[in-house]
Amino acid sequence: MTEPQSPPSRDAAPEQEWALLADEIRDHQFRYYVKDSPIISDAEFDEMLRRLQRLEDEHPQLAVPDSPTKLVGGGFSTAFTPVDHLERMMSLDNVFSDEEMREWIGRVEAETGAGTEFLCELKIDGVALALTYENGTLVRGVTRGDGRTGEDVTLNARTIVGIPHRLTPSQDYPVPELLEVRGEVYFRLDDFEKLNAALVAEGKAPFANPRNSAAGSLRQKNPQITAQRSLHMICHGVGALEAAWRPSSLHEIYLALAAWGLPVSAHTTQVTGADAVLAAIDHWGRNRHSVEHEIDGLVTKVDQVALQRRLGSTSRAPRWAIAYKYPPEEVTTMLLDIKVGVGRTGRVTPWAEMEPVTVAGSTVSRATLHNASEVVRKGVLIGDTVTIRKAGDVIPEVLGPVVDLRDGTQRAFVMPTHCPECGAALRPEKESDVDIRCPNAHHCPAQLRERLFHLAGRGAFDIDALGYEGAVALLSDGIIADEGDLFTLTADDLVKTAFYTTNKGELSANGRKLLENLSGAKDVPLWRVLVALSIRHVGPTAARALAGAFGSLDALQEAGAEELAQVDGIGETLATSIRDWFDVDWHRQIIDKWRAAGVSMADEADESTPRTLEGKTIVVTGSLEDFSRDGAKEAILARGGKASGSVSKKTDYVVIGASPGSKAAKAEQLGVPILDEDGFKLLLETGQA
Ligand SMILES: NC(=O)c1ccc[n+]([C@@H]2O[C@H](COP(=O)([O-])OP(=O)(O)OC[C@H]3O[C@@H](n4cnc5c(N)ncnc54)[C@H](O)[C@@H]3O)[C@@H](O)[C@H]2O)c1
Ligand SMILES: [Zn+2]
Repeated sequence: MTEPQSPPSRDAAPEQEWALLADEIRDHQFRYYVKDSPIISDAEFDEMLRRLQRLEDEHPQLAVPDSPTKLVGGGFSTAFTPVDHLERMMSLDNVFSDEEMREWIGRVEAETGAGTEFLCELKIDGVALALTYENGTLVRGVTRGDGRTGEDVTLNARTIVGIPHRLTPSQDYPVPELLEVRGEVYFRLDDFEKLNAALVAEGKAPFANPRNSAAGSLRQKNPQITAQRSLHMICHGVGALEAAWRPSSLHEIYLALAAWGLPVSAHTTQVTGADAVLAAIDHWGRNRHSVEHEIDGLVTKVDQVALQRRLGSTSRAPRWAIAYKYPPEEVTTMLLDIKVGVGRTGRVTPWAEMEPVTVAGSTVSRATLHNASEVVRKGVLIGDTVTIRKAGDVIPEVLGPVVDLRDGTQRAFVMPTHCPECGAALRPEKESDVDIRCPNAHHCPAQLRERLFHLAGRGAFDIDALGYEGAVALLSDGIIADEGDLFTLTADDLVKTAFYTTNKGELSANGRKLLENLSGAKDVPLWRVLVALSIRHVGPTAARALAGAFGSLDALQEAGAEELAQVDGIGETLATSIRDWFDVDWHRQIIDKWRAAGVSMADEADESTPRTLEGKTIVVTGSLEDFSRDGAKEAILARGGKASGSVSKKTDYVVIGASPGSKAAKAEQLGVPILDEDGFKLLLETGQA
């Protein structure tokens, strides 16, 4: 985050407040549009612009023609050759709430009548570009600039993936003599990450976010460099057009563009009425991440060209289109420090400690940086302002540094050589590993704590009364030496730690609950015991496969690496990891102790369940009434079927419950049979839909 500018005092003349704010905005526009390296987030910028707009609404004399609220792209001219657009390139007006959206539709329909057709389009978070085709040949690529004049980036535009140098002739739509087509150039998120890593490796400044990297690459002086960067483009409008054919609607224009071989969005829909528009806004708000580019909103446009003409435009934006902006997923904040944590398998992971910042509805102050080389790849320094991204429920991620805000006090992260918790010398397990580990697996306090916390989790023993603090207390008060001692814990043991004790020194309610939880956990199915053991790479899916194939821990322990690798979904890496695990003495002692304490180490073979689903792959999405998520999975596995998390051509059935995600759409697209809950029950019973 930048130094907050002190707000002008309340009684400052509005003129003065306006002038200060306008200057500040122009400075940010210059950094953003000309240097491709903003120092604040788009959300912060938008807020400033709205503040300026409010001032102008309250004091109309301030709304001068060259106000930043009235210009497109800040109105800068730059280093590339200036070229006039054949027709002006506009920006878009914004709304930020359903209410504002309804108001806008109300205003439009007052002019155009109820039942007006709208196109709902994804707002691609990229950079605008105009391409000119003369008699079907690409002759020019020009940035938006101030809307009248842009920069000639023709050589770079030619390198955009999927942009035809010649238009494909079409029977329905004769290739026009002149076509000026507009679209958005963008970078895919993973391409962005690769690009930043390459820039850092060359000693160059990385970009703060994907959008800036697209703008920076499009405005590269050397087109050979642009060509290496896999820029993509999606067309979303037409400017000048000289053709035998006159389109009457925007959707017809898109059909023509597609016929000529230009990339258009596959996600545009035609709707009428505010409810349908808001439904599209809601849908894409929830499915923002099922598209390959970043989306910062949904654009609603009047479809009929005649109605567009009737509505006209302001100095900066058409009146027939509006952008509904989604809450930002990218913000900037200060990277205070990079610390390292030790995981349950000893892996040492650097993580970012940041000034707390709100993004996507939650406060973020930490993000994993995965490993030391990832820190280098991202090019972030301790003390940097960084862009962070939090996509919905996904864990937050550091994108890159805001290099222009460096003041020389930033320093590079140095990976520690010794475990911060037990002091053991860190090393990679194998020479080729990127990860380094603490080798003190049995006794390292961090690893013990993490393993205990993990085995208490839902997918393992599900011990509610054993949380993080409980794990710390049991270990640091010496109640248990390792997880092997867990199931023989008694009330007498627990009163020795304050955590499970009342003020009077008696066993607390939480302590009683722990004992109950432990005795209940002795009967969990085998796969959950396997998850609880913290064998590297053995998560719930692998554990289920192993339990299904071997049925008991003894049988599993006896199996050779080859036999293990043959189990569906296991493979060599896992097989080796499992064998290595059993070779360690203290690992086997944990099993012995648990077994002696009465933990079940085998699944009862249930002959009563017919194997109706042998060889069938089933995906369950959304919530079912009579099955929990795990319950549905278990029902499938028990009948010999495969429960998968993603829909593909190999999926036999997709079961859809309440509020399903994008998997339902995917199933429809691929033509995979779709079942409701009743259909699912029938399938379980009979193996038939
Ligand atoms: N962080 C900063 O310092 C800073 C400074 C200046 C501007 N900005 C950001 O730049 C943006 C403002 O730029 P803007 O004028 O391009 O406005 P905008 O982002 O509000 O949207 C207008 C643009 O959206 C693009 N677009 C994407 N998908 C589209 C579609 N389907 N149909 C039509 N157009 C589509 C077009 O290129 C159009 O020009 C804002 O997001 C603002 O936050 C940030
Ligand atoms: Zn350690």
